[in-house]
Amino acid sequence: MNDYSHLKIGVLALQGAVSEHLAQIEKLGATAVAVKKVDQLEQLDAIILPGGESTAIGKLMREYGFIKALQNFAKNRPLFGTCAGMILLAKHIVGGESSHLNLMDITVQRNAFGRQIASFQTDLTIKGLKGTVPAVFIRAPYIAEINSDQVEVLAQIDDHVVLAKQGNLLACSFHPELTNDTQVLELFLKMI
Ligand SMILES: NC(=O)CC[C@H](N)C(=O)O
Repeated sequence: MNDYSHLKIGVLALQGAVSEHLAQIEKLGATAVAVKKVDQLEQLDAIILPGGESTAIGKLMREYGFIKALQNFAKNRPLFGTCAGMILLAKHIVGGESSHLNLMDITVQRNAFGRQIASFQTDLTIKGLKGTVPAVFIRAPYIAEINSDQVEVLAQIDDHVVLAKQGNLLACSFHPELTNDTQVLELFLKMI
């Protein structure tokens, strides 16, 4: 197993699925930090933007000064947006809703899998990983459009992109923190 004990990973803790991410980070031996204030960013090697409700998280991010602070963070450290976090990273949201961090050259569709199958689990094939990885989708978005050749597609369901990377940005539609499989988190830690 890789040694991640020197790494300090933040999880933006304004709203959403925070504790499961913290637990998975600790499980890999890294230090996990629940980030509630911008001055905590300084000490981090990387940060995860969790799932939850992107509108609520975005509103709190604006209130607490996280928009500018995370845009600066992205200049030299990795960010991983999971589910709502993916929406927060995107430059465009289908339907014309305003973007939040405006960092990643993707257009996301919120609640993209429809009412009938709003939540489901599936086994995903991910570029660079062996076998499949279990992935939990909860009222998940997907990447409807990729707007730069810098964006690398790492996983798809049918024609829909559900995991992608652009430089030091990683975004996924699902909740990697809700399964025991740590491969997606490790994919992120290797970007540091
Ligand atoms: N599990 C999630 O993070 C759901 C995302 C939520 N549907 C949104 O649009 O913000």
